[in-house]
Amino acid sequence: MRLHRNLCFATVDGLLLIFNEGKYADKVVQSLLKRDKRWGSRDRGFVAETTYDIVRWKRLYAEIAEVKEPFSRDDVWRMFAVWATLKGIKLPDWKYFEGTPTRKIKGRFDELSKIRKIKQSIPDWLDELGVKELGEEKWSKEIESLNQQAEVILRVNTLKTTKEKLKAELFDLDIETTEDKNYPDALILKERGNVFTTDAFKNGLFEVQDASSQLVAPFLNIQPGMRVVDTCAGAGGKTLHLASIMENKGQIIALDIYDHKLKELKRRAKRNGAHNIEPRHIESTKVIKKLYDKADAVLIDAPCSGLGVLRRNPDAKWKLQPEFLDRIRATQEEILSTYSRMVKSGGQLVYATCSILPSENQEQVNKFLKDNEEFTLVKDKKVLSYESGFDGFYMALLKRK
Ligand SMILES: C[S@@+](CC[C@H](N)C(=O)[O-])C[C@H]1O[C@@H](n2cnc3c(N)ncnc32)[C@H](O)[C@@H]1O
Repeated sequence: MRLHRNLCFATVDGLLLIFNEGKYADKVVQSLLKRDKRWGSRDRGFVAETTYDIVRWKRLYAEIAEVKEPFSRDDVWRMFAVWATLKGIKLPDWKYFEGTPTRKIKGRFDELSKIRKIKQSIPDWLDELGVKELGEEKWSKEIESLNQQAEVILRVNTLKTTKEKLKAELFDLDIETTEDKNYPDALILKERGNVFTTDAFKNGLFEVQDASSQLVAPFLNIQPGMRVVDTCAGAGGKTLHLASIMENKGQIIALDIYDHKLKELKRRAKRNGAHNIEPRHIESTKVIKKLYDKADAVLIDAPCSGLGVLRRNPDAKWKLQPEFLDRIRATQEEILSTYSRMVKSGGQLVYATCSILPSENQEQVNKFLKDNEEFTLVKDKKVLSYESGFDGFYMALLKRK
């Protein structure tokens, strides 16, 4: 691979914004990609993937390069040189790379790789927490898996097409996909690519959604015609899946505390041809109380640490704080206890997170079941990334007597 000056400059500019100014990696990458209209898909891919890679390996690369935060521009170039060296990319004779100690970089990599928190490039507290919650062996495997780059996975919108038809339509555009029998609506891209510019996407034939996330809506066991409440709907990834399963029959009430997310959901629902979704902004507790005992099924896709989706969101490793985790666990407990009251007698509830921590998952459910005897656990599923090959997730199906 040959390094191109303007692409490397863009990457370094982006990294400075992410590392020193706390900007979100996805937003920074989005704006970097608009920088030069002449960039082709390979150039854009380089900028996006290199930025994410260096964010993912920030601690490891900083230790190898012997630089400390806040990083100067030269420091970031040194981290860039570490990235290129470890990838086996030949460094051009630019002044930023003068005197790069290629051999020393490889030696330091081997030496530092013996320490998990540095090898896996995570803060000390996160390594301690992972061990406490999952044990040494599972945590080592899980964090290694969470540091892999995520595949691009589509969920076929069965309201508009079938998997076979969509697969053929994408194939005609040179987008090859594979299937996995455990995820009936998923198509996995063989090569990363921007699928958002295709007509198939614009016409609502699919959404981009990780395979593990695609397990949640079917877990709720719903039928067309039911009344379902999606209590933490956000921009509607799972709401849209619920709508497809329900074949547009029945009612889905989509709640969230952020109206702007529900507005995005509305736009996506229109594109998907999903007509049975009613977004309701939670402005006060009245919105919730009105729904007590009214739902056949309730989905609580709870706010969480997001530790199961680090593949997609590597900068969360640096943004998360232990105090946030304490607050989010309290919110989860509160949400589970309040929103479960929307389930009518004989109805069902799914509590789900994209976390791999038992303290956000089964421990929350166990605590809830202890205090709410009218609910029983039907089943739960702990999806670890190293076992599934996809994001880490948790889901529990409860039934109200
Ligand atoms: C894991 S995200 C949901 C993702 C979404 N279900 C999807 O599949 O795309 C959690 C959502 O909970 C919302 N949220 C946070 N606190 C809430 C609360 N007290 N009540 C309802 N929603 C809340 C957040 O705004 C966020 O959209």
